[in-house]
Amino acid sequence: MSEVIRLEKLTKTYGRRRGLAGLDLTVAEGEVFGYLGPNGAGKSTTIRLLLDLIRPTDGRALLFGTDSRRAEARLRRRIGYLPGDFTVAPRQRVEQCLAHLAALRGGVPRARIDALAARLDLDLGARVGALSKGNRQKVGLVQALMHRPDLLILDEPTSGLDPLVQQTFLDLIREAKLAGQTVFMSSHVLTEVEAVADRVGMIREGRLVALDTVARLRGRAAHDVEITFVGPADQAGLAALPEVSDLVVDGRTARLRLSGSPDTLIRLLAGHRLARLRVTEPDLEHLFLAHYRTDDTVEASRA
Ligand SMILES: Nc1ncnc2c1ncn2[C@@H]1O[C@H](COP(=O)(O)OP(=O)(O)OP(=O)(O)O)[C@@H](O)[C@H]1O
Repeated sequence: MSEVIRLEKLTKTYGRRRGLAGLDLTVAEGEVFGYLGPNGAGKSTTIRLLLDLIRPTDGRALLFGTDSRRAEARLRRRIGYLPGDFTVAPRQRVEQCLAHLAALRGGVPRARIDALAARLDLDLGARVGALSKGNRQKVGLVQALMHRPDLLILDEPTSGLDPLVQQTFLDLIREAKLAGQTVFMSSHVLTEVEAVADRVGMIREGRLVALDTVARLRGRAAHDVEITFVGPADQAGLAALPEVSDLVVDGRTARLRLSGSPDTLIRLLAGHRLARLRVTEPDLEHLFLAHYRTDDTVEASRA
């Protein structure tokens, strides 16, 4: 499988400030890559370097095997880009704005624009200036997706979208993947991208501190479980289960961490009457960092 994105020792300094420090990363064709990091980590800097909107201090970014600094219009048309701060002329109507952008991308069937707008519940007749932040973001998504680009580069695509529209967005990304498109999307939080991403990388202070497949991450996930028994808590039974750790019993309530299959726990609980059972989804973000935060990366990010 060929590489759609390749970053080699990509570095950007802003005066004395470090935006990105020697980043190496590749994204394969057809892959959905989630690019995570807190505010100011360097996500937008990476994306702007990729698109040649800014120039690297050192290293290089390759798109479809071509240095992004030498990418011509033909190659750029293969990309759909949603900037973090998507803005357009406020007086235009949404459909005029999209028609203009479609022409720049070599033409897009009107039916495609209508279909995307309908799915995202975007009013094509509205004036751009009168749109809420979430609706403006929808315009940004339509213009990034409409020409079915080989590569989608999306900077915080779900920002401002309500939960229902976020789900529609995730469906659109799944469809893009099925069609063989490659997706590079940034986010603050893992939970937003883990539903669709094949792989996730996390940057902090301009350095990659973690990188793995979502499947491996999920396999390592533990659940927090809280059980309230009707009778006395079965502390001994719970403590004997190999999947159970961090067991704390407080009266009739037991709190524990469950790793791997819930099977033996369920069998044990089937022999008791329960007042309440609560299972909390793992905090993948925490797990991700806990697993990867080696002394090396900590030292590196301090350097
Ligand atoms: N034009 C600029 N001039 C000076 N410093 C900049 C500039 N652009 C970015 N930086 C700095 O580079 C670092 C990385 O910023 P970047 O915008 O890439 O982060 P980000 O991960 O996209 O954050 P956010 O989630 O807040 O958008 C920050 O410390 C930021 O202040």
